[in-house]
Parts: sequence; structure tokens; C-alpha cells
Amino acid sequence: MSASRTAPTPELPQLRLALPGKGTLEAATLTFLAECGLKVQRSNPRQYLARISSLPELEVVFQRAADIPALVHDGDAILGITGYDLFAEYRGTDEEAEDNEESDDDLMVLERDLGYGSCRLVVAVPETWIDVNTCADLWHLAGYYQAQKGRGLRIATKYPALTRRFLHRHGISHCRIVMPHGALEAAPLTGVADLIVDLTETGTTLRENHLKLLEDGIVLRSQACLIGNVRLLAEHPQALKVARLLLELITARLQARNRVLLTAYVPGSGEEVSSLLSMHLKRLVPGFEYHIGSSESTDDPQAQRCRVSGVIRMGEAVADFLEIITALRSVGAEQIDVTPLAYRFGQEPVSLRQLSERMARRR
Ligand SMILES: Nc1ncnc2c1ncn2[C@@H]1O[C@H](COP(=O)(O)OP(=O)(O)OP(=O)(O)O)[C@@H](O)[C@H]1O
Ligand SMILES: O=P(O)(O)OC[C@H]1O[C@H](OP(=O)(O)OP(=O)(O)O)[C@H](O)[C@@H]1O
Repeated sequence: MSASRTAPTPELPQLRLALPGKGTLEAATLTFLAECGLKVQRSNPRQYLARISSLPELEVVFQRAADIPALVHDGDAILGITGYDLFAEYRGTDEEAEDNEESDDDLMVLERDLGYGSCRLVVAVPETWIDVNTCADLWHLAGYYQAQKGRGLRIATKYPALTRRFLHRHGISHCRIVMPHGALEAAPLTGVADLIVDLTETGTTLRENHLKLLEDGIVLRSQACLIGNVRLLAEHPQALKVARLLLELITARLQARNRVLLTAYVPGSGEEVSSLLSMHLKRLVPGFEYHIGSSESTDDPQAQRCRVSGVIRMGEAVADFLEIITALRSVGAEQIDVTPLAYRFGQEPVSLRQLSERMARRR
């Protein structure tokens, strides 16, 4: 009797999610996951391992945000949340095509923008360089330094790979990258470097240190992102199941963010309410999708009423929101309830489809 020969299933690794354990992304990540229904049970900031009670099979490990791409790449965690800037620097490219389509690397961005941790990686030069405002100006200055001082410009950064690519794209040579310890903004002031490539959010730190951003000096825009190890996800159905769950919840949460559900009861039949409401809502309010339920059956035609419900984005568009409230009042709504959306599920998330495609290409 011959034993059938099947490929051995690789041993299931610990299902682990790596999260930033300190710094700018720590608290924001825990808040975001809690909003997604994934509250991390961590009793104190010195604790490196934790659990998510709604997802007990997943272990959480807290690490420096900068170390998370390598941890996921090496398979020590199947999933991770970190800054996109850190992922891009680790990968050595800021091109998304390489993140998701062409690359055969194990590391993949599953969700590019988690909606927090927004910052930009920028080229900043001393304010005193009044004639240097663009990358073209920097190109001239680098040539001048080389010719006059016998050395190129010194650029202080913690992002050497992304900086080199950016300089190359702008044809700027005669530059040397230096990587000093500590806050980079001090480097031009102390003479350690001539200019910097660093993160900025509000621009305050740059201004306080007499630095200015070049007009076309944005190297990369970044937010917190979710990354995963495609090989492990493809090899282990349990890991894939957890990743799917996370992506479904995160995507639905991102879709629901800043959106509210409006509910009102309006007298009349569905047809009457529909035509009255379209008269009062004189123009289509952007982003407002409403639905008129069938009229509630009652023996008294006077008492007939319909449920109108719709979802709208809050935030920037408060005027639009009030326009809808006014229209609903005009058609007879006596009470309009507004509740924040927790999740908004639509079609299968694009991120899940991309993950499936990427796994299929590995086979
Ligand atoms: N000012 C900022 N606003 C928003 N997000 C930021 C800001 N600064 C940094 N980030 C994001 O947070 C990530 C981690 O930055 P942060 O400096 O807080 O981490 P850290 O763990 O303290 O780093 P390190 O120990 O290496 O100094 C950055 O890579 C970036 O994605
Ligand atoms: O444009 P701003 O809003 O002033 O923010 C920019 C600062 O934020 C980041 O530092 P962070 O506070 O994360 O600390 P770090 O020095 O440890 O990187 C970045 O390195 C800048 O120093």
C-alpha cells in the first residue's frame, strides 16, 4: 500500500498583530481599533503582549512603529499597523504599484489610509536661503556647492531610500545623505547638515527652527496603514480568516466615519412623499442618498406616513445637512433623528479583492 504524498502544511505560526507601542501612532491606533470593535486589552504601557477580546485567536505585540514592517516581512507578525512612510522606506519605494501589484514580496499594504497619523515627508531648507524655493533651485545650489566648496549639499534624514529616489527623480546629484541622531530640525542650525528631509504635520516644528518647505518638496504623504505578510496569509486559512475579518471591520468603519443616519416619518404615501421631497430638495445634495420606505398601513388615510432615511457626511458639509433638515420639515416631518454610523458595509472591500489577487499570483 503506497501512502499518498501531499505537501506538508507549514506549521501554523502564532497569529500576531504588531502595533506601535509608543510615539504618535500608539494612542491613535488603540482608539481606531476600539472604534472598529477591536478593543485591545492593555493594562499598562510597559506591557508588550495583549489580546483583543472580540478576536481571541489574535495576539497583539507592541513594537516601535519603525520596526513593524520588518517584523511582518519576517513573519514574526502576520499583520501590522504602522506609518506608510515607514513601510515605504523599508520597501525602498513610494510607488503603490509596487506595493500591491507587481511586487512578489511577502509584505503587502492591505489598507493604505486608516484615516489618522497624517503627515508629510518633506524637503525643508533654511529660511535664509531666499532664492531657494523649488527643487530646480536646489539643483542649481547643489551644483554651486560642488563647484565652489568642493562638496555637495548635506541632507539630514531618517529616510535615506525615499530621499535618494526623490533626488534622483529631480535629477539632483552632488548631495550626501547624513543620518544624525536626535531631532533632524536642529541639523542645519548646528551645522551638521545643510537641509533636511523629515516629517511634518502642522509645520510648527519647521517654522520654530527657521526652516521652510520647498514648494514642490513633498516626498511622500503618509497615514497609518495596515500591512500583512501575504505568504503566511496564503498558507494558513486561519490567518487569512483573521485578516478578512479585520479588513471587513476596518473598511466598514472607514466608510462610516463622519457619516450620520437621518431618520424621519413624513405624512403621506410613498409617492406623495417622494415627489414633495424632490421639490423641496431643489438640488441633489452631494453625498445624500435617501430611501423612502413603503407607507405604513392604516385604516385612516389621513394617518398614512412613510419612513424616510438617508446617510450623509457630516463635518465640512453642515450647510448641506441643514438643507436636508429644512426640506424634511417642509414636507411635514415632525421629528428627525440623527445617529452616527458605526459601520457601513458595501460590496466586498477592494482591499480584500487585491489581497485575493495577490495570493492567487503566488500560486
Ligand atoms: N507630527 C506627526 N503627526 C502625525 N503623524 C506623525 C507625526 N510624526 C510622526 N507621525 C507618524 O508616526 C510615525 C511614528 O513616529 P514617532 O516619531 O511618533 O514614533 P516613535 O516610535 O516615537 O519613533 P522613534 O522611537 O523612532 O523616534 C511616523 O513614522 C509617522 O508615520
Ligand atoms: O509639523 P509638526 O506638527 O510640528 O510635527 C513635526 C514633528 O513631528 C514628528 O516628531 P514627533 O513628535 O513624532 O517626535 P520624534 O521627534 O520622536 O520623531 C516629526 O519628526 C517632527 O519633529
